[in-house]
Parts: sequence; C-alpha cells; structure tokens
Amino acid sequence: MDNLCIAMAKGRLAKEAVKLFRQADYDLPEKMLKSRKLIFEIESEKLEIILVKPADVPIYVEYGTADLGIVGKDTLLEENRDLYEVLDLKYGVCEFALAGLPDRKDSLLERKVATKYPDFTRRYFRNKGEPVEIIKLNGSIELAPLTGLADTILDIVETGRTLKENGLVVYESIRDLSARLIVNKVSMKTRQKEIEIIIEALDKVVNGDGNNA
Ligand SMILES: Nc1ncnc2c1ncn2[C@@H]1O[C@H](COP(=O)(O)OP(=O)(O)OP(=O)(O)O)[C@@H](O)[C@H]1O
Ligand SMILES: O=P(O)(O)OC[C@H]1O[C@H](OP(=O)(O)OP(=O)(O)O)[C@H](O)[C@@H]1O
Repeated sequence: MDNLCIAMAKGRLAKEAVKLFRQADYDLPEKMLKSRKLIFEIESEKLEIILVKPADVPIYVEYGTADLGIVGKDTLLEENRDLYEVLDLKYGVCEFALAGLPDRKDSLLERKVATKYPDFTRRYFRNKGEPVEIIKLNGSIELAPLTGLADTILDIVETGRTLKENGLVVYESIRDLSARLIVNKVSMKTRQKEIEIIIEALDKVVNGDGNNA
C-alpha cells in the first residue's frame, strides 16, 4: 500500500508539527523544514509528508490527496470542508477577535469588516443578525482601521502585540483557536488501523497517557 500522506501547514504551525511527530517517536528528519523540498517520503515510517499553504491543507484532505492534515482551527472554520477533525493539538493557540480603533462608532448602520476570513465572518454576523460589509484582505489586517478602509477587523489575536503597537483594541473575543489533526473521511474507513495508531501516538504526546491522574 502507498505511504500514508500527511499535509502539514507550512509556516508558523509546521515546526511544532514536526516536533510533535518526533516526540511521538516518528523518525521525521529534524531539518526537513530547512530545505525548499515540499514532499518527504519517510520510508521507515511508511509516511509521506507534504508541505502545503495553510488554507490548502483542508482541500488536500477533503479530496483524499492527503489522508491526514495539520492545520489551524481558524482555517478549518473558514474553509468549512467535509472531513473529520480528530484531535486538538493544543499549540498555535490564539483567538478570533473583533478589533478596531478605541473610539468605536456604534451608530454605524453597516459596519465594514476587514478580514482574511470572509466566509467565517459572513456566517458570524449572519447568526447575529447584523448587516456588515466584508472586505477580504490577505494580511496586515490591522492596517484597515488605521487607513479608513474598514472600521472593524476580524482577525487572529495571539499576544495582542500587533493590536497594541498599532493603537487598536479588542471589541469582542469570538472563540479560541489552535492547531488540529484532520482526517479524510474515506481514509478513515479504508486505512483505519494505520490512522488510529497516529492519532493515539499524538494524543499521548499532547494529553499524556492518562495514567497521571
Ligand atoms: N499570532 C498568530 N498569527 C497568525 N496565526 C497564528 C498565530 N498564532 C497561531 N497561529 C496559527 O498559525 C496558522 C498559520 O499561520 P501562518 O502565519 O504561518 O500562515 P498564514 O500567514 O495564515 O498563511 P499564508 O502563509 O497563506 O498567508 C494560522 O492559521 C493560525 O492557526
Ligand atoms: O497578537 P499577536 O501576537 O500580535 O499576533 C497576531 C498577528 O499575527 C497575525 O499576523 P501575521 O504575523 O500572520 O501576519 P499577516 O498580517 O501577514 O497575516 C495576525 O493576523 C495578527 O496580525
């Protein structure tokens, strides 16, 4: 059978993902993130690791090109794909929040919300019954209220430093986020044994073996 394929989000989440697998005794090369290679065959573990843009991880997993994936909950909420989310990996911890300038104008008829997460933002305000105009940006979201492009942002806040250094404040915390292990629905059936071994091994690293209570 083919090696089991794992799609890892490149960037911030990748280093810790490699560390997690190594802690779970998987023989991933420590320096695999130092190269420009995108595919790694780890024959000793019967694994293939592909390094993918964060927003593309759920796509690879939904289509079954990758059997498993590691990606932030923010991306899962935005992409809303048909897959199983099986484990909270408890790193990459941050939150979704609404933020803007301190002198918030509550009188606005329709808020303009800038975000990298337009689908999640649409659903969030629809559920609240609040009309908003959503402006999709690709980064440096904090610039939007500073330049007058939007009055509110929906973005990730980790330490709060970016908001603070740009004179912005949190209006509302929406929900906690962290990295998740996801699984393709068909692979979960056809390669259940192999996948369960990985889930259990990572679960042990993240949550302990349950004998510490
Ligand atoms: N301070 C933070 N800022 C952004 N993301 C964070 C932070 N802390 C944790 N994360 C998590 O890291 C993930 C990946 O972030 P990263 O900055 O590597 O990529 P990105 O900038 O969102 O994607 P791209 O490279 O496609 O622009 C996020 O989706 C989120 O789950
Ligand atoms: O609360 P903090 O610890 O300051 O972290 C939050 C910041 O980090 C992310 O941006 P990122 O660094 O990914 O850059 P980007 O603007 O290109 O998305 C996020 O969009 C915030 O701007």
